[in-house]
Amino acid sequence: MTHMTSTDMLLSVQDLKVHFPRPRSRLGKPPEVVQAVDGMSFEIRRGTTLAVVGESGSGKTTTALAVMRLSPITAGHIQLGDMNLGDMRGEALRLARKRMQIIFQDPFSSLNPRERAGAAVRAPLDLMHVGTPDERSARVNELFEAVGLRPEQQHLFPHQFSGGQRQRINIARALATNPELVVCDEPVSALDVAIRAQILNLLVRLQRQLGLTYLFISHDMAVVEHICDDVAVMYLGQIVERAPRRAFFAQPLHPYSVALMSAVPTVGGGRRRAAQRIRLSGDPPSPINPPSGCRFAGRCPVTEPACAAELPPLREAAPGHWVRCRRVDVIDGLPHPPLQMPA
Ligand SMILES: Nc1ncnc2c1ncn2[C@@H]1O[C@H](COP(=O)(O)OP(=O)(O)OP(=O)(O)O)[C@@H](O)[C@H]1O
Repeated sequence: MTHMTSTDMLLSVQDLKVHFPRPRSRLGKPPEVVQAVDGMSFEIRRGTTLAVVGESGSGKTTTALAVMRLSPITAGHIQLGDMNLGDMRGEALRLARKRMQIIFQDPFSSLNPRERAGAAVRAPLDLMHVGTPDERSARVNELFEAVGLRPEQQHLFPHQFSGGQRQRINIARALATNPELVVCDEPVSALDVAIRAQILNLLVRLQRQLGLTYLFISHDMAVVEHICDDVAVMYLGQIVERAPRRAFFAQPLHPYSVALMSAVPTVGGGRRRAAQRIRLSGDPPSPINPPSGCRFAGRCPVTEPACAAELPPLREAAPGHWVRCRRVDVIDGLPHPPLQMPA
């Protein structure tokens, strides 16, 4: 979608589909398929963060798992640097996993309660046979310090840490094999609000120090604005808008993005960039055999009959700013959202 040289780009995902066939369909009905992800394409430059945002059920986690090759892929191409991840199997995939790691939302359930913190961080090093045993021990010490824990805390069990500290252990474990790509699936949503900023700042610092590339999954626009370079908004398995952070937050174009943004409160208690909150009617339609036209048409405040008839393509409304909405106009080279937002 954007013009990048091959050395700039670390991850390229093209037309990714993850469909889950339902075990049993009703007699005489066509087979039911959950189209969790349906034609996602995006790229992430080295050392940058792409945030994928959207409501619950839009397909964010399925995208993250597919990129990590932890979920089956129905179609599409996933390229990490020089490796075609989509085609990898067995030992090749195991080795490729050194280069990509995932941090999950829940720091409590992602650690084994009976495993000491140091052993949890060391596990990927043992699994990948990285260095000698002494080098692995030294690396664990280094990782504890890098995430703001004391090396002597490695002997403690998960229940002896706070939620924020447990997420630090998860981050240390994710970094153990020196990955290039870290997929962060809602890494702060389960934490107390007071702790969230600390963990986000840690992720930002580690990115700068280590040149990490993040695919950052979130439903929280305030978190996304803090952390990302680029934003992709998902709705029902598809990207409806993709833009550099500044362009997106200055002027979201898709009516769904505008509604998401209008729900973000400001410090003073008002709404972010809309005079009033735009409340969407109804729930997202089911990802089982979803509508063939624009998937947002049924809830869109500015829909017109043609929207439901045909799925609009993702088109570039301004340099690097892509939107899947036929109602967005481009006038004199400037994109105009169908919903006008006061500055
Ligand atoms: N293994 C599976 N089998 C069948 N359906 C699935 C499977 N995994 C996910 N889904 C469905 O795919 C859709 C997308 O789910 P996904 O978890 O990716 O969304 P999400 O945006 O990450 O939501 P949340 O923020 O709640 O985690 C949902 O309708 C979900 O029920």
